[in-house]
Amino acid sequence: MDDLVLLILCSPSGAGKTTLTRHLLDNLKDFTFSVSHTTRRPRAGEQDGREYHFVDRVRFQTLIAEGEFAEWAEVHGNLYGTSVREIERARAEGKRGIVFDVDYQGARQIKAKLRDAIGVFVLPPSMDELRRRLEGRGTEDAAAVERRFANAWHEIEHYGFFDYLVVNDDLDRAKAAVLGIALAERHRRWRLAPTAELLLKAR
Ligand SMILES: Nc1ncnc2c1ncn2[C@@H]1O[C@H](COP(=O)(O)OP(=O)(O)OP(=O)(O)O)[C@@H](O)[C@H]1O
Ligand SMILES: Nc1nc2c(ncn2[C@@H]2O[C@H](COP(=O)(O)O)[C@@H](O)[C@H]2O)c(=O)[nH]1
Repeated sequence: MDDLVLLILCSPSGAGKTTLTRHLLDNLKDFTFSVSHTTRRPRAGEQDGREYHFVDRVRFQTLIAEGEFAEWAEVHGNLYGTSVREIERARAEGKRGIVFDVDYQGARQIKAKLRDAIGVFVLPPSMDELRRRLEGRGTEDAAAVERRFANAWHEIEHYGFFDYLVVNDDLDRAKAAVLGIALAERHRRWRLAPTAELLLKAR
């Protein structure tokens, strides 16, 4: 049993997992974000080491060869990977939870390695709304939006693999749902059993 809550957030691009992750991390200070590596170019406002570790393909391939990744995948034409060091960092910092913002391929690999990981799949309320959000974000050109939108069907096909589904329609409700899931997982009996046992020892 893993003391650390391993929370995977997955969704088609633009459904809102970054927005929901930020809210979760603002509210649960003992959770941390797993900063992935990517070959994607930084968006305006993104900082190396905060949103991602931005690397080129050669460096990424070297990291794969060196066994640095707990999982990695090609998503929308770029490489993305979760470093094992991120999980080690969370443990070393005494965090109680870590959030992985990964695609379904990454989710599958994390679950295969870390059996206690919990998967949350975020659904858009409709495909029209998903397209509006992707276009409205303004971070990708038209071709990249099309590519991400086309991949959305394939992502959604994998919803059955996840433990929880959250429909991100009303943002406040979706935020509360994701926070609620993280809190519930943090309060699993086996995670808090040592506290109960300590109390019993004082009898
Ligand atoms: N419930 C919501 N209602 C309306 N707009 C929303 C809602 N949730 C998120 N958005 C907006 O939709 C856009 C996409 O959200 P976000 O970047 O969080 O998606 P994402 O799933 O992380 O995408 P990607 O996988 O591409 O990183 C953003 O502009 C965000 O502000
Ligand atoms: N398998 C992994 N997927 C990842 C990782 N980090 C992010 N992602 C996923 O990529 C897409 C696109 O992200 P964007 O920031 O370019 O919009 C999205 O589905 C992310 O969840 C990772 O380490 N591994």
